[in-house]
Amino acid sequence: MKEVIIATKNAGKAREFQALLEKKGVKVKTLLDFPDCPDVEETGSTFAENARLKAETIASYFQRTVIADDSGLSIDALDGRPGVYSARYAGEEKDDQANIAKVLKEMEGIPFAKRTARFHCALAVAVPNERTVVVEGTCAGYITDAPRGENGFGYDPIFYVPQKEKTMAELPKEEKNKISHRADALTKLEKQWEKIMNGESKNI
Ligand SMILES: O=P(O)(O)OP(=O)(O)OP(=O)(O)OC[C@H]1O[C@@H](n2cnc3c(O)ncnc32)[C@H](O)[C@@H]1O
Ligand SMILES: [Mg+2]
Repeated sequence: MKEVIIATKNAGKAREFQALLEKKGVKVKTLLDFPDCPDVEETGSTFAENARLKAETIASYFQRTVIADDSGLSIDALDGRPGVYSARYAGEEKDDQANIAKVLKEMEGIPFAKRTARFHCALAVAVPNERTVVVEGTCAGYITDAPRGENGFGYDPIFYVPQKEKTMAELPKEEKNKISHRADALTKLEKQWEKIMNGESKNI
C-alpha cells in the first residue's frame, strides 16, 4: 500500500486524513508517528503560506513527499478572526474548549443571521527540490450560541451546517468527511493524485 506523510501533530486532523485517504488506498503517517520531528513555526499571514511552510520544512527533513494542512475558522462578525490564529486563539496551549469559550463570548448578543462563518483548509504538497502545490477548500456555516455534539475536533461543536441542520460535531464522521473544508481541498488534488503519490510535483 502507498504511504504519505501528513505534516500535522493534530490528532483530529490525523484521524480525518486517515479516513479520507483510506478510500484512495493510501496509508497515512503523521508527525505523531515521529515524535522527534521538529516543530515548524507558523509565521505566515495566510493559510496557504503556513501550509507551504510546514510542508516544505518537513519534506526537506524527511527527503520525501509531504502534505501539510493549515486550517481554521473565519467569522464574519469578528472581521475574519480567529483565522490563521485558530489553534492558539485563547493561548499557546491550543485548548479547544478555551478557544470555543472565547469565540462564544465575543459573539454574545449577535443574532443568528449575522453569525456567518467559514472553515478554511489549505493543503500544500511538497516534494524535495520541486515546486510546491497549494490548494484550498472551504465550508460555510453559522456559529451557534452553545456547543453541541461530541464528534470531530476544534471548533466543530459550535459550527452549524445549515444543509444538515446539525453542528459539525453532531454529524457522523463519514458525513463531515463529505462536506468539510478538508474534503473540499482534497478534491482539488484529485487530478494530480497519481503524480503526487509518485513524487512528481513539477509535472502537475
Ligand atoms: O499545525 P498542525 O500540527 O497541523 O496542528 P494545529 O492544530 O496547530 O493546526 P492549524 O495550525 O492548522 O490550526 C487549525 C486550528 O483550526 C481549527 N480547525 C481546523 N480544522 C478544523 C475542523 O475540521 N473542525 C474544527 N476545527 C478545525 C482547530 O482548532 C485547529 O487547531
Ligand atoms: Mg499549527
